[in-house]
Parts: sequence; C-alpha cells; structure tokens
Amino acid sequence: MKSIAPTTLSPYQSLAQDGPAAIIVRELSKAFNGRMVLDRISCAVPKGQFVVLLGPSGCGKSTLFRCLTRLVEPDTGTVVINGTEVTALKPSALKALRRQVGFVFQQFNLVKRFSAVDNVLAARLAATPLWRVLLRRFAAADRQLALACLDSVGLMDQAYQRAERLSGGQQQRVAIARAFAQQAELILADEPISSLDPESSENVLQILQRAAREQGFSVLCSLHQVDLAARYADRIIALRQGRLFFDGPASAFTPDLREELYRAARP
Ligand SMILES: Nc1ncnc2c1ncn2[C@@H]1O[C@H](COP(=O)(O)OP(=O)(O)OP(=O)(O)O)[C@@H](O)[C@H]1O
Repeated sequence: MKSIAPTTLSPYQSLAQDGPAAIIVRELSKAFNGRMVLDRISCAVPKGQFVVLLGPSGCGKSTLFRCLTRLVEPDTGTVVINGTEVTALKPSALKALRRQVGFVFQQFNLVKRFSAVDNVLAARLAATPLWRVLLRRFAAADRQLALACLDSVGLMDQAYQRAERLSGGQQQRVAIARAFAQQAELILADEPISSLDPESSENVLQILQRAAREQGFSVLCSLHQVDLAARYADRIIALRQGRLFFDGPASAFTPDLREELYRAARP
C-alpha cells in the first residue's frame, strides 16, 4: 500500500486498497472561541488495525478523539464508525453507538473500591436488568466473560483484588479488559500510557496491538512516544497545528517525517 505524503493527502484512495474502515473522518473541523483547532481533517482507521495518533501537544489529538463520538460536537465534516454516520445520529442512537465503542482513558476511570472483575463487569451494565445491577448479581455468562477478558490482559490472578490496590499498569489493563468485555469492535484509547512506567507502557501497547492483530478489534490510540508508535502501530495518523500531517503505514513514517512533525513545536 502506498503511504500518503504530507503534501498529497488522499486517505480514501489508500483505504480503497486496504479494505473496510472502522472509522472514516471527512473534512472535520472544530474551532474554540473562533480559533481553529481541527482544520478539515480527513483520515481513516482500517478495520482490524492498531492505529496510533501522534502530534505535538495542543495539535488537536484529544479534540479529534472527542469529535469521533461527539463528546465534542464538530463544527463541520462527517464521521462514520463501522458504517454508521455518527454526525447524523439523533441523541438516543448516538448513545447506543457509544456503547459499541470501548473507551480507554489516561486516568483509567475505575471504581477504586470495586474488585477488578466487578470493574470489568461494569461493561455489561447496559445489557443487564437494573435489579441485577443493584444486587451486583450479574449473569454467570457475563462473569465468565469478565474473567476471560481479565485473563487476556494477564490479570486472572488479580480478579478479586480491589482496583485501588493494583498498580497503575494493572489498573490500565483492567480498563482494557473492560473495553474487551463490552464486545465493542472499536477501541479508542486516549493517551493510555501517559501515567505509566516504561515496562507497563510496553505491556499495555502489546495488549492493544494483540487486540487488533489477533482478536479483531480496530484500535485508535493517541500517544506522545513516537518511538513506541513506530514499534507497535500498524498505521500512523499525525496532526500538526490542527491539520493532517501524515496518514500511512508506520513503516513509511520516516525519521525525517518525525523530525518535521515535532520541529515546529520546539522553541
Ligand atoms: N473546550 C475547549 N475550549 C477551548 N479550547 C480548547 C478546548 N479543548 C481544547 N482546546 C484547545 O484546543 C487545542 C487542542 O487541544 P487538544 O487537547 O485537542 O490537544 P492535544 O493534541 O490532545 O494536546 P496534548 O497532547 O497536550 O493532550 C489546545 O490549544 C487547547 O487549549
């Protein structure tokens, strides 16, 4: 597949050779207080790939993430997730779509007093009758699924440990297991390793990479660590000053492009 040079952006052509897309973003723009933060972004995440979103601080990565599921409303442009035009959805349909996306955040967002397995079971809330939730009596199949998801992130032995007693890396793995338990096809991970030590960071990226390569998830993950992105990503999308700078296979993101991406951001 041909990579897309920063000056000749044409993500759709490249995707046409790449199979179906989990996310297609077309001409998406967002301004805050009259200042353009995302400027006509067009990019895509092919199904079953681990795609990393890179770019200097303030380039618009989090805003793009939020626009994908309209946690922030884009001003113009469209987002299509697994064939559904998100930007055209009414509120109830939008809620349903968000339930089909596994979110992984920098801050883990776990209930600290709950065990790891109960945190993973939270992913099943939408599919569980209220009385079962109130009594914390989840169906046996859900409990088995939650344990299997913890097993897949290497945390079976910590299943009944309270979240607050787990290390940061383990907590993030519980959050990923929760996304797996949602049985969503798409995982959006916004800076999932920013508060982790190097070993835990690699561990989390290995799990996300495996989720895409072996378990059929499509993963979009924003990172600050360009070296890790180059090592783990199938594909890289890079933003600079609110514009699309690169969208192509990780192997085509050359040292020169890395240098250029971050050059403008340095004093
Ligand atoms: N709700 C908001 N209101 C006003 N400005 C905002 C808002 N959210 C983000 N911005 C601005 O938009 C720009 C892009 O922010 P964003 O958080 O998307 O960048 P980022 O690439 O994720 O940065 P970082 O890597 O530091 O997290 C920044 O200048 C930020 O101050």
